[in-house]
Amino acid sequence: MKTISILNLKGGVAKTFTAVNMAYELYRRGFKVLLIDNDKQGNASRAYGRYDTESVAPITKLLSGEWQRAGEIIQHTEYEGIDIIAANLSLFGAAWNLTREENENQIERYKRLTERTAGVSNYYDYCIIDNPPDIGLNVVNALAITDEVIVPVKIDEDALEGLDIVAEQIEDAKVFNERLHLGGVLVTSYQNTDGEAAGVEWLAQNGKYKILGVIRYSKKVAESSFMRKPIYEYSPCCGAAQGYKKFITEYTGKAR
Ligand SMILES: Nc1ncnc2c1ncn2[C@@H]1O[C@H](COP(=O)(O)OP(=O)(O)OP(=O)(O)O)[C@@H](O)[C@H]1O
Repeated sequence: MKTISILNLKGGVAKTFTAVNMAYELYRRGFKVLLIDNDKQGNASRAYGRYDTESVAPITKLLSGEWQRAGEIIQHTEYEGIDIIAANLSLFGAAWNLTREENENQIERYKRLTERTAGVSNYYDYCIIDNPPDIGLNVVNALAITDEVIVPVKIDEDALEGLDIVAEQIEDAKVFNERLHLGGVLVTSYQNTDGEAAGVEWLAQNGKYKILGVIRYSKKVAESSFMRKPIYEYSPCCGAAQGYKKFITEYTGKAR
């Protein structure tokens, strides 16, 4: 199983939309995918119909120690091949409690997900983790099980500075996970303005960050989110759907 964290400390750059649609594009190619919603907003859980306001969310139970094994709280979705560990606002409390725990072994607090997801790797080809726009202990836990980080980037004046910050966080997190590395950036909501074109050109010339793909802005995205459908299922011909299709074809080497 390859574990990919979708991460950017900036909000609203399409982290969740990328996690949701990467999972779907991988599924379309026949891969088995585990989606971990690590964001208390729970939007990835909503997208796959597994958002529950009534009870403590599965990701919260794993991080708090209420549940010891991920295998028992993974939920199927309507797509046979996409399973999910769902989130909701209860994750806020779990992340906060982790910071306050008195624990002689500090590293243990970073490794909760490592221990509790260890048994599931044989069942999936990919694990995609949707992260919030901050580095709390729940994100540190996610980085501890991540092989590769993909950074969605909306090109604007401070996007590139934000990228350097993510790269630094990844370097720091390597202390407890030496497999962890930055896979590259995915340009999102691209409208081909002069500013955006210059930003992409700069990124390409600079060479520090690999550009994994460019996803076009599409009006269909808001509709697909409202309808709780992956973009390719809702509007396969729109620019955003075609963008994720091309990105995953190139990423996996498997066309569909
Ligand atoms: N290609 C696109 N075209 C048009 N709108 C898009 C596209 N990608 C994402 N969006 C929209 O941008 C907004 C932000 O997307 P999303 O919620 O995925 O970002 P995020 O980085 O996960 O946000 P947060 O930091 O709050 O978790 C959403 O309204 C989403 O529908």
